[in-house]
Amino acid sequence: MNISIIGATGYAGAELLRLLYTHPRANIIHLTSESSTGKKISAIYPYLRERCDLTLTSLDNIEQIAKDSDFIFICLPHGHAMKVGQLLESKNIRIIDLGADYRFNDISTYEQWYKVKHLHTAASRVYGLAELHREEIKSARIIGNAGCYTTASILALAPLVKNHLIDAKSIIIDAASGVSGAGRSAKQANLLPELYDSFKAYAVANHRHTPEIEQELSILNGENIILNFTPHLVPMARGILSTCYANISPAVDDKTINEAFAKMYGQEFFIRLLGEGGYPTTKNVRGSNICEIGWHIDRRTNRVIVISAIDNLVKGAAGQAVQNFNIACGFDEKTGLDFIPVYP
Ligand SMILES: NC(=O)C1=CN([C@@H]2O[C@H](COP(=O)(O)OP(=O)(O)OC[C@H]3O[C@@H](n4cnc5c(N)ncnc54)[C@H](OP(=O)(O)O)[C@@H]3O)[C@@H](O)[C@H]2O)C=CC1
Ligand SMILES: CC(=O)N[C@@H](CCC(=O)OP(=O)(O)O)C(=O)O
Repeated sequence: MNISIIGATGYAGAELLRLLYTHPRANIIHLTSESSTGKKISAIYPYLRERCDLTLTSLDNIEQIAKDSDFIFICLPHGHAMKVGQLLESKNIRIIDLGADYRFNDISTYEQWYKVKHLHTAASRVYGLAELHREEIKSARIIGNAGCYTTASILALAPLVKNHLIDAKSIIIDAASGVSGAGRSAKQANLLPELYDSFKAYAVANHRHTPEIEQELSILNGENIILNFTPHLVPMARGILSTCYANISPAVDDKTINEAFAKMYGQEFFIRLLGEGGYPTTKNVRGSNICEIGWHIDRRTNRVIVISAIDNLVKGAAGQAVQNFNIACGFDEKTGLDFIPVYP
């Protein structure tokens, strides 16, 4: 497959390049950047020297990019991917957008939370979370790759919500992310002296991942779910840990909860179940496409607490995109992704 990456100079685009470089079925053709057009990608990221020295091109060359590519991965800030999607509307090209523009079934929800007008409303799209939408991904033309916090949180809660084992109105999610989740552009709040030795919550009660989590859990549950989601920033480069709380439904026993996780994820290669009492850590999934899940049943409060860990740049972005690409192309889902986490 000839592939191009739009927005290759960002963290998500560069991680995608790292994964696709060794993918046996991907041939990287074009990489784009608007701020570094004409430079080599290895000049932006020296770790790529003598491996990938492709010259960055501009989105102005989208006609040529489209002509040369079978698959286009878009790694732009939200609001920009839909413009590229529009330009590619009449072309026979499949798209995976790593941002949020194609994640929502209800455009008005997107517009309300992202505060931008959607410009490509007619496009049919599929939510790119393989463990939930594998069949639809196979034939989708546009895949809206699931978000990072959302992947960790949805995967943690899906078995409980799907099987009605919890009170869907009682869900609370506390999640913490490494700073690469905020992208590569300079921000004062993300300077080392501001971040180091500190841990903070942000976007309380209004983070844009809230409606995305609600969308997918509502589909699974069959009822409209609203929940509390609180993101936190941790002074580390990669990783997300999501801790999810919910009240256990009446008459649901521990065995039923344990079986729900085993039934839904027992055969999932990228989900590592640590079982009841398990403690996922970001360190154990770093650099890999694995989502670790462990859960705890607290009969004192009658709540279940599910913890999940992912690498935000891999299962939360580029790895998920490659997993979706593999499914969409009919390749083995593990192709180019079967590697062990980087430790320590
Ligand atoms: N970082 C993460 O953990 C995750 C990110 N994502 C999503 O992936 C997408 C990219 O994120 P990330 O890589 O972190 O962001 P970065 O800020 O690191 O990179 C953004 C990329 O977009 C390009 N870009 C920025 N503004 C424009 C513009 N106006 N027009 C065209 N190109 C532009 C930049 O290119 P240049 O400046 O060189 O022109 C760069 O390649 C976002 O939608 C994000 O939500 C999804 C999951 C996780
Ligand atoms: C730490 C940090 O700032 N994280 C980002 C989310 C990461 C991201 O890129 O969002 P998507 O997964 O939707 O693409 C944030 O809170 O906005």
